[in-house]
Amino acid sequence: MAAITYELIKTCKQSGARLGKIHTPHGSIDTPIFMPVGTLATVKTLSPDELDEMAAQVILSNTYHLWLRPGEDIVQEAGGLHSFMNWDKPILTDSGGYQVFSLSDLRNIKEEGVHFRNHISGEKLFLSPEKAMTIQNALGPDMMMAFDECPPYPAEEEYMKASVERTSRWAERCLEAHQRPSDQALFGIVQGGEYEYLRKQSANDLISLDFPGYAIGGLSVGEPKDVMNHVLDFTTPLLPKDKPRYLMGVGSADSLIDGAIRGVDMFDCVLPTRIARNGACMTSNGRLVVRNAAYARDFKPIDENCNCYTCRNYSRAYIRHLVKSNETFGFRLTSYHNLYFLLNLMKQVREAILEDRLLDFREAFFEQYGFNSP
Ligand SMILES: C=CCOC(=O)Nc1nc2cc3[nH]c(NC)nc3cc2c(=O)[nH]1
Ligand SMILES: [Zn+2]
Repeated sequence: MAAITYELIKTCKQSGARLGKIHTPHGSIDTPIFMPVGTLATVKTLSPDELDEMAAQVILSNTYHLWLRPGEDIVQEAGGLHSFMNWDKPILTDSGGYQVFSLSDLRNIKEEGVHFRNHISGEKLFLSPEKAMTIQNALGPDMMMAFDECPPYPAEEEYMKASVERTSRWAERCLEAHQRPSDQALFGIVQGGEYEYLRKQSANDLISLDFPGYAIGGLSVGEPKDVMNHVLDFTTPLLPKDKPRYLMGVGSADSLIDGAIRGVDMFDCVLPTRIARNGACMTSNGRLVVRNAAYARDFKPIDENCNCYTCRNYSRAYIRHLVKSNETFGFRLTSYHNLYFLLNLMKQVREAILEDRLLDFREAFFEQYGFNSP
């Protein structure tokens, strides 16, 4: 019995978008979906009740970070991530180390795995496909990622070809080492950069291994948005229609809509909570940096079109005051609003797919938000 099943409900008549449900051991997920990131087993500053309240359906945690702190053994002894963090809905783990693996110059990639330095203590570390499986099997998420190389952008074609072939060999080793396939769905991660034949090769290698889900990696790593959209144009159609597709690390409003249009089902990004901690908010009229002096006497809500707890109860002036005073409550309010904004955006995307009007929705949203739609 597979750990997850994907139920295709409807494909949009205007685009490659699709409405679906992912059934997991911890409940179902409506797709396309945005997944809040909880790197260290918490979506920073927010409680599981608040995540429930804003209708978050699935959250992410990071393998690399939890391996270092507190250690996957402690999480396992707590009964796994769900009981450790008191979140009883679906959880997905990715490496979270992509910044460490692909950006740190202390990284040394070999066939057996990756040697690199602990970003906190500087001590030498080693991760392999087998080790990544052991850690994720101990953490106990419903969905977990194969150990891959996310090449830097841009990358030479020969480097990319060799990297894709190694990632495919690693994916096979992950399947071998995976101890809990019946309750933890292992996703293969498609690589290949912007080279269409390499994306085809990577997808075919992974599809032949028959994963229950497929992630699209190597994107949102500094490439222009039109390059990402172009890669998606020829990559998502390669993937099975009866399995979920997860675009890793993507989370700005325009990229979520453009990814959904190209058939992506799942997204994650630290953007909403990260910019919230800098006092920046996503609104239907564009980004609003509430810490700016302009809002000192502005008693309107962050976003007058938003129905979230923050926007129903507090003003820009009050939130600016809290953020300027470095009050934690201020960052809780901006984080709550930003996550609600993206979760609500995806709810509107799902409604637009149901009514075959996603391209119209894109045009209206881009116009109001101020994205220069091409
Ligand atoms: C246990 C091992 C699981 O491995 C992975 O999670 N691998 C992996 N993570 C990524 C994360 C990304 N974030 C962004 N932008 C913010 N782009 C990303 C791309 C990748 C990727 O290609 N691969
Ligand atoms: Zn709001």
